[in-house]
Amino acid sequence: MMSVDASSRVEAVYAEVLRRNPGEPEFHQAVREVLHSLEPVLRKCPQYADANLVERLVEPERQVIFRVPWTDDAGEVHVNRGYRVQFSSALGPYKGGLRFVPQLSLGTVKFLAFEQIFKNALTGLGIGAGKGGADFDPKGRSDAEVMRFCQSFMTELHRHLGEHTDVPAGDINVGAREIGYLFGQYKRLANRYEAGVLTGKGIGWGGSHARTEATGYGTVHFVQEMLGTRGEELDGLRVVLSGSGNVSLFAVEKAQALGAQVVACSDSSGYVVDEAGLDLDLLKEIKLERRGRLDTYAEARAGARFSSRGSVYDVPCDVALPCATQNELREEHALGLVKNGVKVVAEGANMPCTPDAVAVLREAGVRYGPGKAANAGGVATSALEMRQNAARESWTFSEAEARLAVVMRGIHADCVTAAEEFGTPDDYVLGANAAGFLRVAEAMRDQGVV
Ligand SMILES: NC(=O)C1=CN([C@@H]2O[C@H](COP(=O)(O)OP(=O)(O)OC[C@H]3O[C@@H](n4cnc5c(N)ncnc54)[C@H](O)[C@@H]3O)[C@@H](O)[C@H]2O)C=CC1
Ligand SMILES: O=C(O)CCC(=O)C(=O)O
Repeated sequence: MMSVDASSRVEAVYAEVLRRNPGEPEFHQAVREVLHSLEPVLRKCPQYADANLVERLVEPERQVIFRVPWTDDAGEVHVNRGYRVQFSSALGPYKGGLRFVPQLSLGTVKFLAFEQIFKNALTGLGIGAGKGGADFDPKGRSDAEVMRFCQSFMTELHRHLGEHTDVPAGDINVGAREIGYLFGQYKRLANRYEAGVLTGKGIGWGGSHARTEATGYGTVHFVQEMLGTRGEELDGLRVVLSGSGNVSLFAVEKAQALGAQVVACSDSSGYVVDEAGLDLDLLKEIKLERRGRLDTYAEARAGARFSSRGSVYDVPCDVALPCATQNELREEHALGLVKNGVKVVAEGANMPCTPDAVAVLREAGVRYGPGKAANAGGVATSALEMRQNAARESWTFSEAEARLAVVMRGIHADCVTAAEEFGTPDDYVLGANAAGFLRVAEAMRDQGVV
């Protein structure tokens, strides 16, 4: 097999991925991007193609699908489907979040778990890759219903978890409330206080300071590094984000702290523009306390406007941070951003830009930071939470945040170095995929055919 050139090799691997995983377009998309980046890597380092390493890398180690029955407040029984894809344990226990969205499918969970392989490797913190969730919609559900759902979900999932086995965390619609309910049920079933089995816990019972903020803060740290390569900084730049959840809110917070003018954000109902700069206290009150929609922001704030038509990316900006969901920034949005002079696009979400959009941005010379590098601060701080749990320590906020900043600087530097080494300086996609791959591939070679 080694005599085959790198390009034919990755094409053959991709064809087999398509054959084996029909009807999973997001997984195909994520694999295709990585395989494309691996061509120059395998050309220069052919040893990483030995023993069908790449073929093994694109096949999850384990996929668990399970029934989640639960009873609503009116006594009606519902049945949802739960997933956990344990993709790679080459570098440590499976690690990655849980997502509760009604349209969740196995293909979505697989793409997210696959991305997590390279992201987690980039952190350098000894974590493997997984992802999970359920096709459950928590919107409009009472706390008691969400609790019963989480308890039922964990009743099956717990047998697949453990601080040395698989350590979930939050993701879309899974935040502090859900992690609390999931941990409570795990503890009851396992009959032990195994703090390191979940991350994103409450600060008073094993959580890490700065985990809530970490993904958004980390994305902005990454942007600062991207700007810094050309002697620029965030101070005074106009920023637009999508989403108004965990990642977005704390990206707004850090960007504002660094002097940026953050003028727009969105949710699944539309977007809000506030030329005076977003009022973060109001946003947090609406999103974190009231769990409300963004139109109420415009009602409460003079000068702000809400729109349910068009896109947040229609708003002119220097920096765009897609922080909502996959494939939300499409070609037409990228064309609009370029027309309005965007300099940097960095992904707070996982794979929010479609391949067409990425092509438009790169063609126009826009600096583009892929999620597996730009949003790695969340999972990195989760790994730091696991360290604190193992040592029975609790660091201060400033210590945890300082470590996050170091990790993000390191990821940026590793991406730049790998991109230069494999021939395309400034290509953060190549840099992130190559640097992440090399760490995983080295471990896989050392560990034999498993
Ligand atoms: N929470 C974390 O630590 C990490 C999250 N991510 C990724 O970041 C993204 C957001 O996750 P979270 O902020 O945790 O979730 P969240 O549930 O806290 O917030 C998601 C936000 O996106 C909005 N949204 C969903 N679909 C949308 C659409 N089509 N258009 C506009 N807005 C939309 C929702 O209204 C909500 O405001 C996801 O891609 C997730 O996988 C990545 C790394 C870590
Ligand atoms: O902190 C974690 O383990 C989850 C983070 C995550 O799901 C992600 O990086 O997309």
